[in-house]
Amino acid sequence: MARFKSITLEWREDRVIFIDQRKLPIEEVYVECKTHEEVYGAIKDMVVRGAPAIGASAAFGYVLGAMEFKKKPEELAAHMKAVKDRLAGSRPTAVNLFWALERMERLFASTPSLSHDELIKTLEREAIAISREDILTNMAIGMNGASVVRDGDGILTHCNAGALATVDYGTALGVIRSAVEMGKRVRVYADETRPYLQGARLTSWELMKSCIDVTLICDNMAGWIMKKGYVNLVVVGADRIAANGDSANKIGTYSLAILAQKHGIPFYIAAPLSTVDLSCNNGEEIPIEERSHREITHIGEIRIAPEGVKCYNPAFDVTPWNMITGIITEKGIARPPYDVSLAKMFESTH
Ligand SMILES: CSC[C@H]1O[C@H](OP(=O)(O)O)[C@H](O)[C@@H]1O
Repeated sequence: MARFKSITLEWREDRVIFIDQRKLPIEEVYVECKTHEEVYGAIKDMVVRGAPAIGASAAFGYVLGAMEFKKKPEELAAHMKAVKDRLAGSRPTAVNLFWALERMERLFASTPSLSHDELIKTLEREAIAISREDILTNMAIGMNGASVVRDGDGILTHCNAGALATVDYGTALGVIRSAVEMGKRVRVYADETRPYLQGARLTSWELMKSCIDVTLICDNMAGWIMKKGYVNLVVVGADRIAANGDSANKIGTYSLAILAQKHGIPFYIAAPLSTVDLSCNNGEEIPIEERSHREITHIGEIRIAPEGVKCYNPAFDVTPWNMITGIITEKGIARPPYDVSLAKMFESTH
């Protein structure tokens, strides 16, 4: 059986192993998943998170679902639909989850005559292909995005759109990595990104490991460092981009876009075309996940708010297309009007 390994996940014959992103940066520990149900839990509980990483993880979850099947062949199709539906129910916003599962399901549907062992090998190859393609896609995004980064730029980013949010290399952090690889000296400002702290815990960890200049700030400091002139551009990731360019990303991104517009600072989204959902006309149609109140009332095991306080915890917000300078993809940088430029990028992929 095949194997695959990256910073985010490892496929090892009959299991997928994730670095437990809930424990970073304090501990580097791993979670092993041997069933599709365990992969569902790893996505839902954010052991693994980030749109492309979620998609790749679900693809391996689909393979595990096929491996679990022990009933009569005529029951396989119903079993695989249940596997897909379960994995699709893990988180609602990142469209890469559904993109990856639909790709695996199309392959399954196109191979009715395979033996069970041959089917598993075929699905396994496809899941590994999704992972390998993601890394190459992120490097292309990085190369395309580096063209808007000047030597000496201060770059503000939000949440974690890095190697840990993808299979490797990252999208927004891929742009930063590529700029550095081209010899450009950049100063990165990482929003801590309340409440889940992906910026404090993951982005600063990733960039320090890559010896990239990173300064951690609280989310409420973004406006002030823009006013001080520290920021030359904002680059963030995305979880779902509508056909008109409205983009869902981690909560707090919309506020950054308003601040960037106020200060005349370019605001870029970096994302693969697998994050673009052309069936979504605009941002109003993007489902926004709401997560547990505990993410707000606690930091780790430490309570920071009164028991029983009312909370509202939307995990994402939507930045309108007209506040986005460009959408950096593996096919180039889309510019407004996005309904035209994004559609053209899809045409060039077929
Ligand atoms: C490269 S996609 C990264 C994207 O995913 C994050 O959300 P979460 O950590 O909840 O999965 C965030 O929106 C990032 O921008």
